[in-house]
This record gives sequence, structure tokens and C-alpha cells, in this order.
Amino acid sequence: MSTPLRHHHQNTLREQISSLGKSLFDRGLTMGSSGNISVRLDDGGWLMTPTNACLGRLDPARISHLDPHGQLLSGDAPTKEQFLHMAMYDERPQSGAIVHLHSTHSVAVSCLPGVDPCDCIPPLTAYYVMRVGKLPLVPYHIPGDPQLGEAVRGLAGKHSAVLLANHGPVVAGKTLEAAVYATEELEETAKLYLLLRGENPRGLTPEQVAELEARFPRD
Ligand SMILES: O=C(CO)COP(=O)(O)O
Ligand SMILES: [Zn+2]
Repeated sequence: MSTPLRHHHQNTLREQISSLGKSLFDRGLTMGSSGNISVRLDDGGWLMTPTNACLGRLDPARISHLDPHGQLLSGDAPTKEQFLHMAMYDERPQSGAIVHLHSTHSVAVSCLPGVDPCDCIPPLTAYYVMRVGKLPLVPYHIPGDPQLGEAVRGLAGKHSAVLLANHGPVVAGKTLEAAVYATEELEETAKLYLLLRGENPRGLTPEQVAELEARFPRD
């Protein structure tokens, strides 16, 4: 009884990964074969985008299906950031999906000198606070380094989004849609931050941030 239902559900998730991947790619939020997406399955396994795949042209049938230990069950070989995704899920039982992109303005912020490694972007807008909150910077590692997973582990319990230095954002959400929305909000706020650098912009006050956090709690 439950097996056909579960497969039906998994096919819906495969379609959703492909269509949201295409939407992100088509809007220039990640380039070439960069970026990756994963979704946690009810049995503790995952769907992950394959390594070296373009998010704009994913084949739902070839998406990597991993068991709860991270072993490949079917599809192409998974993203080289598999361990980064798995470490973030380990620390965030409330999260059902993760998006990692090389979105230009977020990457730009990740390369800036003097960013606060505990909080890379100030609270400029309400939606940034509602969807992202505090954004820590993860020290640089080579892409796919298993150590990157360990570096994120210490931060992911408290933060649904982290910024990899000289690389890009990793954002978790309750659902894939939520993770995508948060990634978009992060990229737009990084863009605003760069636009306004040198202008001494008026950010939200601690009281305004606290009010948003009380009214719109993040996962
Ligand atoms: O963004 C990427 C590495 O950080 C892309 O890697 P994959 O093609 O292995 O998913
Ligand atoms: Zn990357």
C-alpha cells in the first residue's frame, strides 16, 4: 500500500527539483554546472542532483537516490557536496531540503575583506530577517572536501543558511520551495548590501529584528 504512494511522492519531488533548478538557472542564480539541490525522503534517504549536472537541464529520472547512509541506490553519481548536505541535515532535523548556488552577489560578499564571519550581511530588509537571519561565513575549503561538512556541522544547528568563503551560499528549508525562497532572498540582500556599501545605509534596529523573529519564526 505505502510503496506506490511513496514512489508517487518521490516522482513529484524529482519533478520539483528539476523545475526549481531550471528556474534558478534561467534567472542566472548559478552558472554552468555549479550548484546542487537535495531533498530528504521520508525513509531518511535523499534525492540529490548529480555531480557536474547543469541545474537548468536536469533529467528527473537520473537524479541521485541515496539511502540513509549516503549510498547510491539509483541514478547518476551524486554531487561532490554530498557530505556538506548530509552534515547540514544531521544538524537540522527540521529541514527537508538544501540548495547550494554560486549566486554572484552572495559569492561577492563571501570574498570581501572585513565581513563579520558571524554575520556576513546586515539586516537590511524584513524578508531577509524572516528567511535568512544571521549568516555565518565558513572558512574556504576546496569544493567537495569532506572537511567542509565538518566545518558546517558546528554552525548548521543554529543557522539555516551559511556562506562558504570564496564559493557561495548553502541554504536549508523545511521544504524545497522554502529553501529556494530563502536562497533568493539571500542573493537579493547581498546585491542590496553591495549597492549600498559606502552609503552607510539604515538597517533594521535590533528591536525591529526581534519583532520580526517573534512574529515570523524561522525553522
Ligand atoms: O557547486 C558545486 C561544487 O561546490 C558543484 O558541484 P557538483 O557538480 O558536484 O554538484
Ligand atoms: Zn559550489
